[in-house]
Amino acid sequence: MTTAGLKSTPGGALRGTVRAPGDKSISHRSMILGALATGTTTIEGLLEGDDVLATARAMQAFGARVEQEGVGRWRVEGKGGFAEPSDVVDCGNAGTGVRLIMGAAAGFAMCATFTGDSSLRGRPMGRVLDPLARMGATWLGRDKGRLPLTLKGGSLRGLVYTLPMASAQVKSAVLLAGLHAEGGVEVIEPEATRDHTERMLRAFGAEVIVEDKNNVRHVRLPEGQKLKGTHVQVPGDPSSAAFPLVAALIVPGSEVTVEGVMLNVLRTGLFTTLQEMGADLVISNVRVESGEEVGDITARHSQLKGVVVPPERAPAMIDEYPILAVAAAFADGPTVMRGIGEMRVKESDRIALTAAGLTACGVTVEEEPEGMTVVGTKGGNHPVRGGGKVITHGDHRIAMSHLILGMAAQEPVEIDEPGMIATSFPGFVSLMTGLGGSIVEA
Ligand SMILES: O=C(O)C1=C[C@@H](OP(=O)(O)O)[C@@H](O)[C@H](O)C1
Ligand SMILES: C=C(OP(=O)(O)O)C(=O)O
Repeated sequence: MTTAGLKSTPGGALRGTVRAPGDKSISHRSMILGALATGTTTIEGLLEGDDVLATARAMQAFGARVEQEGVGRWRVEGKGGFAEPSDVVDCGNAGTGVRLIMGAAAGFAMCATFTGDSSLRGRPMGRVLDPLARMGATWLGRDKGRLPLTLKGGSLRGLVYTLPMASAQVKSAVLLAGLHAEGGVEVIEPEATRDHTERMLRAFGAEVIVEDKNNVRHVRLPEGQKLKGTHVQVPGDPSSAAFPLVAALIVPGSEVTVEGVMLNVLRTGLFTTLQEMGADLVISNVRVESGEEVGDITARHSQLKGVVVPPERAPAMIDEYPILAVAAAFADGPTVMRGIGEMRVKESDRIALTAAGLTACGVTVEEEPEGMTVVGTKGGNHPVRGGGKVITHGDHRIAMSHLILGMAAQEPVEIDEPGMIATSFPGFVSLMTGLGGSIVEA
């Protein structure tokens, strides 16, 4: 891991064609469902980021055999259930990892103690522990269910649960616990969130019934579902593809294509928003791979205009607001982002850190409790100054977003803790420099 900071410097156009790294959400789920299933699961295109590797180690701790067979190629031998881990399970930086694994583990009569890095230990786990406790699991942990905590599962009752916040992690935890709950479970989602768990449960042989009732999604997992190992082809991650694509939009003269990007509509809110801002973003070669639509996306430098992002779009782009805020800094006029309070409980308080980072780079940002407005500097007419030293609090998306900003600003932008980028996008620096971007040690 690099300990020095990194800085990106303004330079020439970005050009080329790259492949998006494997989707992080699907990579976590392929490991967890592979371990819960009976038999062999083969995975291709797995994201070998630190978050997913922590989940792979956790699955070994719960008794599965997990082996790497080549780059992105993994084999999981599931035992049809979890065995009690003999030590503390460390999920690193991964909210998705720990929350989904706690849901899965709750189905079994055993004790498991979970922890994570300092960021994960500060994140709210009550949102998962509350429904699991209603199903009959018990836990002991720090105030408000912060990690480290110990969970004891088994003999679960079924549950009909309305999500109090738009969270695919909470939905998934309840569904995975529901695999071993009497009567099954139903999750009601007032706002639809990414549906990778539902899709993958089906691919592993489970029955999942999804109904739309007055625009509210009801996801039902009947009792007694058995999972059978399968093959998972992991599509490219739209949340990672966002970085080179936004870079191409804001660096003059650029044209970048990212191939194999997942186009699940519950993930593509950023691309829709960028198109509304006037981005020259063309999607081609659309096909279906392993039940997910994927395509190639080409971005060309564009003069963007500020927009109001519909708050109901937030779940489909929740991780992309920091990089959207960077695009917005180069737009003509303000971009208003609301209904994004969930950003405050990610790896960092992302509203606060995006606002602080952009402000340090000379951009005007108005922060609200559950939103922010970025006042665009209209590209060439009032260029973004840059020059900020950005504190990331170990947040990979804050780090990458500001490094992209530095490629289009007047002065270099520096970030601390670059090692954390490897949680979701280990090849970020080489991919961006391969396209012509300049990122060097600070
Ligand atoms: O289910 C998932 O894979 C994820 C869901 C989102 O979190 P929430 O469920 O907290 O919204 C997202 O921020 C995270 O990066 C991945
Ligand atoms: C929020 C994120 O991940 P997680 O919740 O899995 O830590 C993210 O990758 O932006």
